[in-house]
Amino acid sequence: MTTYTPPLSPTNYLWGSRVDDTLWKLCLDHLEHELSEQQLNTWVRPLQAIVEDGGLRLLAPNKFVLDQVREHHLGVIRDALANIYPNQEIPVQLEIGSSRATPVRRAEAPAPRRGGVISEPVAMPENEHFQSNLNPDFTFDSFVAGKSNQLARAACQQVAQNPGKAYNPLFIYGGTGLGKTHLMHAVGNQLRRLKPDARVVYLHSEHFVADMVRALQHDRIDEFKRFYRSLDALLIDDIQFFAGKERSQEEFFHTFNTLLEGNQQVILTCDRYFKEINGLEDRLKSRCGWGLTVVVEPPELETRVAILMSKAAQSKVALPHEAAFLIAKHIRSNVRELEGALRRVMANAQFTGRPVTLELCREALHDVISLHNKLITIDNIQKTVAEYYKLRVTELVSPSRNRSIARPRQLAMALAKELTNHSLPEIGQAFGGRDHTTVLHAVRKIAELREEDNRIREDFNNLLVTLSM
Ligand SMILES: Nc1ncnc2c1ncn2[C@@H]1O[C@H](COP(=O)(O)OP(=O)(O)OP(=O)(O)O)[C@@H](O)[C@H]1O
Repeated sequence: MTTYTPPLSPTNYLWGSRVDDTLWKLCLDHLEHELSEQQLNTWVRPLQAIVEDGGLRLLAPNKFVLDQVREHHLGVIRDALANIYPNQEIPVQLEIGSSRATPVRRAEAPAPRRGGVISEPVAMPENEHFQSNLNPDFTFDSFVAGKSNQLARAACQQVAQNPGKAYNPLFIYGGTGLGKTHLMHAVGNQLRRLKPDARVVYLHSEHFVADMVRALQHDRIDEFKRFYRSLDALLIDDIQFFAGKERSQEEFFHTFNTLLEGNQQVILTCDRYFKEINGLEDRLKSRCGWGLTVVVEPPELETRVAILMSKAAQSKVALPHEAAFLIAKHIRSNVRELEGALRRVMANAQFTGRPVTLELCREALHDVISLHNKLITIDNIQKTVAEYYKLRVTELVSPSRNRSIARPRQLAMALAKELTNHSLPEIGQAFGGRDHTTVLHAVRKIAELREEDNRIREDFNNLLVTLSM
């Protein structure tokens, strides 16, 4: 563990009652080595620190954050402090609150809601043709939960139940194609389900900018402002596009403030943590930090499989589990690509009139899979098969004719034929100097057994998928 030397003597600033974040910054530096970036950004960085009476008061913006920190991170924070100040015990207190002088929300009424709707469409059509731009397919029901998205999903569900109150703004960040937009729409759809006349608008940040520019050109910026400020919830996607656009940021900032002050919900997404967006105004960043920030991470294998099964079911296509597994093993980067791969498989099945099977998936995704297969070696196959059957590689290549060794050996030889470009004699050679006819026999035997023996078929498929990773 790294030890940090504080730049000032702790007693210099452990007295008095004032906001002093030097101690907290040291603590955060330390925690960077102890917690994941996600944990830090989501739970620890939103805390405000006050050094008071020789102790540290940590203010959580809401109960959700408070509970998470208390349960999972308080111990690490205390350890970090003990590390920074080994000779001094620093009491830590955790509570809900904010040290900011300006109240988060003002009590006065927000901008006019109904009456102030723009008379002609600038961003949105008139009230009676009000459009939310929400995709009805992006709901909580169609969103597959997993470890990688559970916090973001939970936060979104809370916001949908308690708009303007639970977490405002809600900031969702994460890589491309990981479900941020889907979650945002899910909140919007849920809000409209619970309250059909709720004025919810989803917009990509570029559209917001384009609307604003148009309004400026037509001298209708006041209508533009009134429209946006009349909403119950504003969902803005990909706010990284605001970077460097000063005028738009300015306008957005005012809209954003008015909405927050009127307890109207704002949800923002971004491809990175807001503090990392270059060209985004500090005051906008600081405002983002007043709510809750959650990350969506790339889904792990199980979630990828579940997403594929769910998407296939939505399309009423029977997708065998092992086929979903094969696709999920190969497409790891994001859900959009996963969907693309599934679409290719389904199209292939439709054109050829065949059901979706493991073989069909391998054919349809041949290019993606062969990229991986180039890396498959006989060595690799031997190790994987030996591990699968709990054998040693030396046993696999030994002369033993014992069935518990000979069958896995045949499987390994068949896999080597299937997955590598080695010739039969080369494979024989690698398996203890066997003759090529032995390899041929193994390949034929395994092909036969895959037809009639469920156990062998399953083993072969499992190994195939593991090796194709
Ligand atoms: N957990 C999930 N369950 C079901 N579908 C998902 C899930 N995550 C993502 N998707 C699907 O993946 C596709 C891409 O998701 P989405 O558009 O929400 O990504 P994004 O994070 O907003 O990406 P970008 O930053 O590129 O806008 C959508 O079709 C969405 O329905």
